[in-house]
Amino acid sequence: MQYADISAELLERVRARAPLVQCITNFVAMDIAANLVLAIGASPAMVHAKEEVEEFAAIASALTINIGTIAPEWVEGMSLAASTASRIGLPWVLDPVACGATRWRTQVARELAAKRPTLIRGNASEILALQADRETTTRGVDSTDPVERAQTAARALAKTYGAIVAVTGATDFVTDGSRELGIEGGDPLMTKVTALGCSLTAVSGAFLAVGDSAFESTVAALASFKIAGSRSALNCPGPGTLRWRMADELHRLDAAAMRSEARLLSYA
Ligand SMILES: Nc1ncnc2c1ncn2[C@@H]1O[C@H](COP(=O)(O)OP(=O)(O)O)[C@@H](O)[C@H]1O
Ligand SMILES: Cc1ncsc1CCOP(=O)(O)O
Ligand SMILES: [Mg+2]
Repeated sequence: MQYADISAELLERVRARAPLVQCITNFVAMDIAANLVLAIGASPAMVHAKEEVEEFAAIASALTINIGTIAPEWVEGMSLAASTASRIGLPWVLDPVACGATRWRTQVARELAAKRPTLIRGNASEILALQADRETTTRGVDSTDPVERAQTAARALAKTYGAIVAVTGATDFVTDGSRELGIEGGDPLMTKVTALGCSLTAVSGAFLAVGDSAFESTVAALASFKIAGSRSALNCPGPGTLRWRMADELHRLDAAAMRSEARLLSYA
């Protein structure tokens, strides 16, 4: 089966099963990420306290961890949740927001990556900084590098941590260290809406929950955002409208659109 067909089937599974996705995310992303997880057809729960993450992980179908607005107490919850997920075989995603901006943030991202996430999803600057220290570090949450520059780093991270690595941007790139694929689409206006990347991380949890292969689930999640982003940007007056159109378009997305509108690039 082609990846577009698999993506279509995975979307139908998300809709049929409405998997419970435990999201530990930042204050900026909480609202939109929860809404976009709902729009794709899954059930989000923003649960992060160290007192309950372990118990909650046991009932969740996937976990996503995003370090956007970390503080020490949050890191404790993230660390416990990540260890629990790896121990019980729950698929989980790491979003290393602004990795490279400060030493502490980079260290936290690397400690979480060492707990073996199923998927690491970030923009190019974050993936570069997670893989190796650089002279020019990322300025913050927005990427200052093109996706192509982070491909080698993504392959290396995939091998080091045994994870799928997705680098998002103008053309997304996904690798498991040997297989790789590009996903085209979306629109530059997406960079003017904060927390879309964080929301994609949360939505990836929904696809991981229902998939047989983490690589295939990642492709499906990335494709869903590219299609919804392209559709949302049509005659769009600006970022405010795009933000909520993303919810409408993810909700409207169906298997037929996944099959016909996913623009997948094979590099092999
Ligand atoms: N220049 C662009 N053109 C088209 N789509 C984009 C562009 N930049 C980002 N996207 C899309 O926006 C979404 C969020 O990705 P990105 O902006 O890389 O994440 P982050 O918000 O974490 O930096 C992804 O679906 C990505 O494909
Ligand atoms: C602005 C901001 N500051 C800390 S987290 C955050 C949101 C980042 O969202 P994204 O990584 O999806 O752009
Ligand atoms: Mg981000």
